[in-house]
Amino acid sequence: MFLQRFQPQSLKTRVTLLTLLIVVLSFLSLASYMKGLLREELLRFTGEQQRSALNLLTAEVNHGLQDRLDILKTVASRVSPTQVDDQAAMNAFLLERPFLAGLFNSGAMIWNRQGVLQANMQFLKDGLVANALDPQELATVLKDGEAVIGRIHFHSKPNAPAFAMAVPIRNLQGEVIGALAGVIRLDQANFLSQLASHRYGKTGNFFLLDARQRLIFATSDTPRLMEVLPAPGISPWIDRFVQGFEGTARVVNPHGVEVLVSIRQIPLAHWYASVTLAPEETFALIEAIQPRGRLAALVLALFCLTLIWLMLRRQLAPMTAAVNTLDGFVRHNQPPQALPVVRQDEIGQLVGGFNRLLDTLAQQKKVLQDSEIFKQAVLNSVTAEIAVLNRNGVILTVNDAWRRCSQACAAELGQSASSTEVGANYLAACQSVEADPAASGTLSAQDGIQAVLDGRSPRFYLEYTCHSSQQQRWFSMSVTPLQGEALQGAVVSLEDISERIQMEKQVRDLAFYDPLTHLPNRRLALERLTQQLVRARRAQTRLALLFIDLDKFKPINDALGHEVGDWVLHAVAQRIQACLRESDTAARLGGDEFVVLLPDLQTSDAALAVAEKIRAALAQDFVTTQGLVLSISSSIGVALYPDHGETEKDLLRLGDEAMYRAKKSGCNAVQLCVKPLSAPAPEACDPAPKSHVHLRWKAAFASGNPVIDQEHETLFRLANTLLDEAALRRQQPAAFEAAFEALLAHVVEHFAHEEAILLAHGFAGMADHARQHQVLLARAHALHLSALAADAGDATEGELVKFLVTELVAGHMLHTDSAFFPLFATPGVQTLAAPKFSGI
Ligand SMILES: Nc1nc2c(ncn2[C@@H]2O[C@H](COP(=O)(O)OP(=O)(O)OP(=O)(O)O)[C@@H](O)[C@H]2O)c(=O)[nH]1
Repeated sequence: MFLQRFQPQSLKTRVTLLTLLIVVLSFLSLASYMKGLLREELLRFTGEQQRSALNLLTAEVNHGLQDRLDILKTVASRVSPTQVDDQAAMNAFLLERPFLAGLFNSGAMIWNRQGVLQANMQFLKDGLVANALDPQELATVLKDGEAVIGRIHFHSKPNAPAFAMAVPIRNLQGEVIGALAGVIRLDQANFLSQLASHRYGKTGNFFLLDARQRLIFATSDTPRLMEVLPAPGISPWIDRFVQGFEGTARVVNPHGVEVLVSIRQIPLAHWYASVTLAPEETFALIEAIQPRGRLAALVLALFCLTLIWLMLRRQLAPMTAAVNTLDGFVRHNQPPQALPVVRQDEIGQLVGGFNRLLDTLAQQKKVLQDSEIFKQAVLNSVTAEIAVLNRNGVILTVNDAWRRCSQACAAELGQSASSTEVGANYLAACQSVEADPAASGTLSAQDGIQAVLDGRSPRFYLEYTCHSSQQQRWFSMSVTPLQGEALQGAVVSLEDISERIQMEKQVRDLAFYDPLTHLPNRRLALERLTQQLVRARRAQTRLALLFIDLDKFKPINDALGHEVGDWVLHAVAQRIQACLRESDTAARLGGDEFVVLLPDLQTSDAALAVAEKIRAALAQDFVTTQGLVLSISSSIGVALYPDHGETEKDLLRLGDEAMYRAKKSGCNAVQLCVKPLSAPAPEACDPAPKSHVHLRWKAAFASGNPVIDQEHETLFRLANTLLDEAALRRQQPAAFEAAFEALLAHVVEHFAHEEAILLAHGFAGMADHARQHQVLLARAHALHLSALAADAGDATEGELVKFLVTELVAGHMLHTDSAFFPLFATPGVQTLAAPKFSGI
């Protein structure tokens, strides 16, 4: 249970263990310090005890020696000076004093003044007494009159140590006349035996040593009796003892055992006494209390541990409660609330700080929610459908327009809306997006979005179709990068541009198609003629122009009304188209005039065959729904490039002439152009341009928008026509006026188209651009009015032409218009950076 609740990372556990460690370390340090202190004190105390015991010992030995010397002196004073040389008297003298045997266990002796032994009383009968005193020691007694305690002798017979004590015998004048000595055998009971029979403590011993011989002659450590200590110079401390040191020291004895030794000198006999004790015995007290001390420390540590644990648990209880409360919020998915502050301590401050943090977070969340509401309101306020993608293309958020549109589109196409909902990957959904064929060359939706997400493209724009069985729809897709710190991705904006596309289509139809027959009108016919001529020149192929005029159409109109006339014109157009290939062009020039262009022809006969086919088709009766049978026919003139003419104008003129001849021949006929035998008249056949200044179109002038570029090319062509007509304006003022009108009309129309396209693409400089259009047009009108004035001369007309060609067309188109070229630039295709008007 405890182990289960034991958490090593818990603050309580760590503080408890740390405190326990500190306590244990403190105990160990204190124990170590106290142990050292105790050891020192015990050594000092034991030393003092040793010295006290030693004092008693030395006092006792001294007393024993002094007593014996005093008794010897008393006995010596009783010796009659006259009898010293009398051996019998001296032996009797000693026999009369048996008490000496109690003091000197071996025997007693008397020498005369000459050192001759006079009496020798042996108490042990061992024959040792006579040799107990050295001659030098005897001489010292006899010559110096001093009492002597002799050296310890180790006798071989008997095998026993012994020493003698001698005092001088004096006469009445105080002169030394002999010596009296007593001998003590140490192996027999004597006054020192008592000493050797006692030990000091359990391991301690008493020692008596002869300093002169370094000999232990009495000790309780029996094995060391008669041991000779090492010679001088081997053991410094023994040398110090021998030299008279008194006190206590901790030393290692000659047997390598550490002992605590106390020394005291016995000067009377050149002896010293010592008491030794093993330090272990001194420290036995410490060793004895150590286990109990350890146990007490352990109990104390456990007690501390428990107390600290309980104290921490109590102190940290508010924090644990706060953590559990927070945990509860998380587990039950509740918003965190302010926690109660129980105490004003550090934990209270921590909880207070946390509560303040919660307040700040709540405020930030509110701001974030407001910001989210604001963002969503902004997103929902726009009509475009907007989605925000993350860097993987997953939809993060969408506006209402997106939601509505994706549901409507899905319902219309019978698909699931989930592929464009939040959480879906939009890149996958884009697989089915079909780019508008008119915008060929752009990236696919998937690749374009991926390029923006990868940072390879700063923007992506695409127009695509979303046609269903009910309706045809076009959308624009604009993708811009989103480069926030936390969020990286892209914003996709979809717009329904069906209205614009259809309007553009209508404008294009109105500009280029005949509303009655739905055939290309004169303008488009002339453009196609120009294009096909260019192609025919490049490919060196033939191009045929069929100029068709209906015969006897006016009477139908007059008799049956314009409605029937219109129906006939429409039916004629269908019959002409039915006779043509897909690559051929049929156009209505106006009224009952049609033109057909037949490219890639091998021979003129092929053109005549098609013309004949058309003629035959139109010669068939037309039956209206009311049952009226209408009979018309057609006159067809055929002109060929390069056989008959090389320019549009020549071919049209020659076709018209051939058609005229067909009419002249009786109508319902086909006439091939007849090439004049003589050199052609300059106005009819000269293909060379009338002006020496012309504009030349280059591919690099293209903006990338097909409508704008097509209209720009037309502007170039019309400007060239104006230049040609300007050169002949004196001879043909009406033609010049027509060329001016045609150019200005196209400019007005083109400006309107261009502005509509730029507006749809969100061109930033739109307002300025439109203003420049207005300024140019106003200037053109002003110059034209000046040129029309009766007194205006060539100079004004020249200025008008120059303005129209160089400023209105070339200048504006190649310089001002280049500002919007990047809008239509496709990746990999370089836009016109600095167009050069090199063609003029
Ligand atoms: N219904 C109708 N009539 C038109 C239209 N445009 C021109 N017309 C008429 O077409 C007729 C063309 O005149 P013409 O070319 O002289 O008629 P035509 O009878 O065919 O004479 P030829 O060409 O000499 O045979 C005129 O009466 C115009 O009013 C149109 O859009 N609808």
